[in-house]
Amino acid sequence: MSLDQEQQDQMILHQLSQIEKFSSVHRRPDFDTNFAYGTAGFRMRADLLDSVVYRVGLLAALRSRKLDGETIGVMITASHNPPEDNGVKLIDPQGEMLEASWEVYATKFANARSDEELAREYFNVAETLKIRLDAPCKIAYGRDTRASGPALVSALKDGLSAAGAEFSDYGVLTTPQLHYIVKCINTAETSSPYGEPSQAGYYKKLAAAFKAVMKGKPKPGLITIDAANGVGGPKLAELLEVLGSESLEAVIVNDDVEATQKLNQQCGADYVKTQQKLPAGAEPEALQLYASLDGDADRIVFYYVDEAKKFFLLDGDKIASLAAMFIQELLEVSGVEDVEVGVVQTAYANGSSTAYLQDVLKVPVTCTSTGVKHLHHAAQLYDIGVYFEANGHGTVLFSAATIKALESFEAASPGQQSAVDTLLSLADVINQTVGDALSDLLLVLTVLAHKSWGPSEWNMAYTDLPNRLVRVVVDDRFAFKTEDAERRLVEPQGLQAQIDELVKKYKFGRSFVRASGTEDAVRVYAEAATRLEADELALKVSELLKGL
Ligand SMILES: CC(=O)N[C@H]1[C@@H](OP(=O)(O)O)O[C@H](CO)[C@@H](O)[C@@H]1O
Ligand SMILES: [Mg+2]
Repeated sequence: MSLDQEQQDQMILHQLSQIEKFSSVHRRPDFDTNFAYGTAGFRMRADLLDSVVYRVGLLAALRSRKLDGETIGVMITASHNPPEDNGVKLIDPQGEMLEASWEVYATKFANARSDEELAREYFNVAETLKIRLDAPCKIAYGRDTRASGPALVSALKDGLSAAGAEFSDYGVLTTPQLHYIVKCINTAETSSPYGEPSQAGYYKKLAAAFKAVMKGKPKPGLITIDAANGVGGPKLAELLEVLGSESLEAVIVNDDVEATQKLNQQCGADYVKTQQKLPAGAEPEALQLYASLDGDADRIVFYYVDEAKKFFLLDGDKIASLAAMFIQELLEVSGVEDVEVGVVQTAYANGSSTAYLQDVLKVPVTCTSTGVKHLHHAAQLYDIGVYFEANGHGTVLFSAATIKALESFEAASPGQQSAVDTLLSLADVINQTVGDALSDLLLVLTVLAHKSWGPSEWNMAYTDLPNRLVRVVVDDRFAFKTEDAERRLVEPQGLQAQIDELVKKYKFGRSFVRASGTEDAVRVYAEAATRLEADELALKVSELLKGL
């Protein structure tokens, strides 16, 4: 055996023994919980997460080693979940969600039953994927404002140290900020660096792009933003500071991050979307624009009240439609040809939005499974892919070839040039890595300013079909298996046929059932021609689940 080989073996043995040693301080709390890397990583009550986060640190190190030392992100957040929950998810080098094939390793690590089993799994994954355990690896991590965050960060650091990783702590930030930073780090040495890998760099990039795209347009009217008492509040305040009051003025409500038990309570994007009403703390002024962020500021929904104080929600479907319409118009004016704009939605998209996109805007629409990772990948197949979940999580992806085509386009008139410039600035306003509430806020304000629209004009594109989303607790949510982008159940057997029978009775009726990936429950969605019918259909489908 060569000396090098011997040293390498020693180092690997040391690493494995460190992993076992630290694992004994971060033991799995109980064996009843079956951990699963779901729609948005691991997410559950924070007191169950210590061992999971430690183990995610190990996996992050392997992932970075597998990708030649590119930086991997780890975000500690539970987004819209209640204050006592927390979660953890991995970010791939280009700021994307963790590659799906690695989720099984995350799940395996989390469920290892002993320190030895964990070290063995770690070694096995390295062997299977031909990962050199002495190769360098780099991790960037951050957390939201939850009280449980700092303790989980320590567990993560132990995991990273045990695996011999180099790591940087980015402190408290929004999920999209960390996605942005990860992409910036990994593109720093390339011909197209994404930006400065810091929060300051993030604000600078967004602010400069917003100012460019708004040039010559009137400053947006006052907007009130509910920050869910989460990390989005202070971060939005920082962004506003960089933008300056001459560019944008906003009132932030529900921005008390010190009172951590107030997070997402009676406020935030999820509350407004599911309850279809104003959050606490928002004083409704007729026809003014309001918005709500979620707990980690990767989602946003808008809303307003009319003169009669009636509430109107402008959700992810409305944002996608607004963005697709604007981009299509700009492309048409610019004269740039052969750029395909497509929209990606999930089964939760309102049927009216899909009809508007396909029949009025005539853009292709793809339907994918729930979870941004699915939408993101489908959107990458278009030249400009607009993707939004109905709950307000989404973004717009411009392919590299499209950006190149726009940059090199020779405009025949100032009008054409202006449309091209607007499209290019828009691509910078929009966070290209992941759905981002702050960046989406600027996107919406841009379109409204260019169209001289208020919220009610925006809302006129189409009328939502009344809909209802119900959460049903069942004995075993894993018994619910779906096909056709989650729109149909395969198991439990016979259930889909019963749903179909019910749906047939309702005008514009549509309903589907799927297991949640973030909560221990199944979700029932129903829409129909009237509010009463949508509620009734949701109730009847929910009743089918009783006794299962
Ligand atoms: C109906 C719904 O809103 N589902 C949400 C929710 O997923 P579930 O798998 O439905 O629990 O949380 C996800 C992560 O935030 C989000 O991507 C998704 O849209
Ligand atoms: Mg979120």
